[in-house]
Amino acid sequence: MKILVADKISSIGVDFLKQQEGFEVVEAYGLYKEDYSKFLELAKGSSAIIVRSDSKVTREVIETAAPELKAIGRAGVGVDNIDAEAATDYGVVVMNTPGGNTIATAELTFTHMLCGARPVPQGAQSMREGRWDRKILGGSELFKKTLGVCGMGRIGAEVAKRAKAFGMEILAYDPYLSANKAEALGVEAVELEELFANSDYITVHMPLTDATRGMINAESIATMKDGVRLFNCARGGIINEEDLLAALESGKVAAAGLDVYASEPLAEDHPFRSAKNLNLTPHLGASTEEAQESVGLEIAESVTSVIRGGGIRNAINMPSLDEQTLKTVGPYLDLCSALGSLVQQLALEKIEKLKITYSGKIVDLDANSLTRGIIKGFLKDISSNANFVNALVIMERLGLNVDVLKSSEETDYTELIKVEAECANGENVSAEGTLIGKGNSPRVVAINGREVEVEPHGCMLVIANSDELGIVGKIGSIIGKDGVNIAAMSLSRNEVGGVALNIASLDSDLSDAAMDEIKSIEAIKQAKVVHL
Ligand SMILES: NC(=O)C1=CN([C@@H]2O[C@H](COP(=O)(O)OP(=O)(O)OC[C@H]3O[C@@H](n4cnc5c(N)ncnc54)[C@H](O)[C@@H]3O)[C@@H](O)[C@H]2O)C=CC1
Ligand SMILES: O=C(O)C(=O)COP(=O)(O)O
Repeated sequence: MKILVADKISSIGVDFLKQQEGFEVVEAYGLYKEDYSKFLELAKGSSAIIVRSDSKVTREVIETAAPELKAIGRAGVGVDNIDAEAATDYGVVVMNTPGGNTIATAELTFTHMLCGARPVPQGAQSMREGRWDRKILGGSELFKKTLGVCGMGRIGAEVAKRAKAFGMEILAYDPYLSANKAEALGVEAVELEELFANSDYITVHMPLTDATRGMINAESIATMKDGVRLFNCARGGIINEEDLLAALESGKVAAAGLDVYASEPLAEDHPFRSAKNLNLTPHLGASTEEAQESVGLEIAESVTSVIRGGGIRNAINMPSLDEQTLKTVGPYLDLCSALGSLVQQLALEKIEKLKITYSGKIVDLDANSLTRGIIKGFLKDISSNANFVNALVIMERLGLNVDVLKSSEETDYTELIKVEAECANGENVSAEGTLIGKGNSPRVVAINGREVEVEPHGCMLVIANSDELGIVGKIGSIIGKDGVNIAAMSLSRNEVGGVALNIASLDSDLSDAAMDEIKSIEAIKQAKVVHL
């Protein structure tokens, strides 16, 4: 299996990959930018692609690597260089390593803040140039100043902690910041306008989204204090670059520090390079030994696990199935897939909607993973590449709604999953299942509301017939004549002489002739072989 490492990650991560049996590790640092067609050639047939922020994993790259591509690993946080939508379409898991570079980036942000307060880079430069500029290189203190933090996530919180130690007051703007977390961090949660109006220093720690792009621009800068200092170690584009240049020029912004840019690498002749009171670093936030070792090894482990069919950590396009979740949810996944497939195969009419009901102790589990398992089974015979990652997207594309319900109603089982398909003709098809015994063995316990007990695997003949004498015998002899062994049979009926449901688990498939013969029996209302 080919693992394409497109950007330089720590050797610890690369060595981990190289030690894996069956892995062919291809290191192609810088190739994306240097020779794109050669990069595409290498991407072909890769099981995984690992990047930092330099290479882009576009739809074209994903299409080229598909169908072998299983995972895209980002050794870092920001995934804006990865087309996650395309990855989802192709059923490819996208994972990152949140946390591993938090401290490194918080420390770099703080370095920028300190350099925005005291002109250390300018002092160092003047010393190199043989000058002694102590009269023109004065600064100010962080102590007792107000710091506005936009985006109080991992990095924002670490910056805030450090700022408190420097005696700063902290205002935080983050629509997802809970009052509890704000209190625990000792910060005051405010609206953006308030943060802009009252901060001496403003630092941004958010992803670049439609909401954050250009959040700091000429208009918002005008509402800030004169002499405000601005910092961006998150993503280029959150601060409008032209507007920042103008505000530095006018002195409205006293100093600024940037690690990231709207377009990277920053053009050689970019006006930022000669702007006054502006400190620039070339996207170094995560570039510490510690951070790189941490994210490099973590992504190598995560990618390996996905390729080997193990736990899925920090996936951004599906719920993560870490080892612990996999352990609890895992036993249900086969059952879920079987129930989904069963209703799809039993429905004679076009299905318009799926309704999934979880009852009993299963309601405490991660329903999203179970639902994906059901849909994956449902799509088995509809879409050849359906998997956990793209199951929901495919349903949406097919225009099929999925309703998920967690029910507190008591059932005969400690846990029960019911999958119901609503068909165009108004008829519903349903299958219910549970796990039984110490081995957590999956069982289908009802079909169309009729009690059965069937192990859901292999070939199953499902027959609905009017409850008459000798039908089972007739069916049995046709199956026997066809040379097929019946492994188990489950019989049920709603009332004597009513409608009976017979399910025969078969060791192999029935011939068309045998099926025709079974269907020709007068009492048979419906007969279908399903494959699970
Ligand atoms: N310069 C560098 O080398 C590095 C840059 N980064 C970047 O730093 C940023 C933050 O990273 P983390 O703290 O790890 O991420 P995080 O996900 O922990 O934090 C992001 C925070 O932004 C908040 N947020 C989202 N939309 C917002 C909006 N419209 N307004 C205000 N807040 C909003 C979220 O609620 C969240 O709390 C990311 O963009 C990441 O890519 C991360 C590591 C290294
Ligand atoms: O993790 C992030 O979001 C970063 O921006 C770090 O980027 P890098 O891995 O240093 O190219």
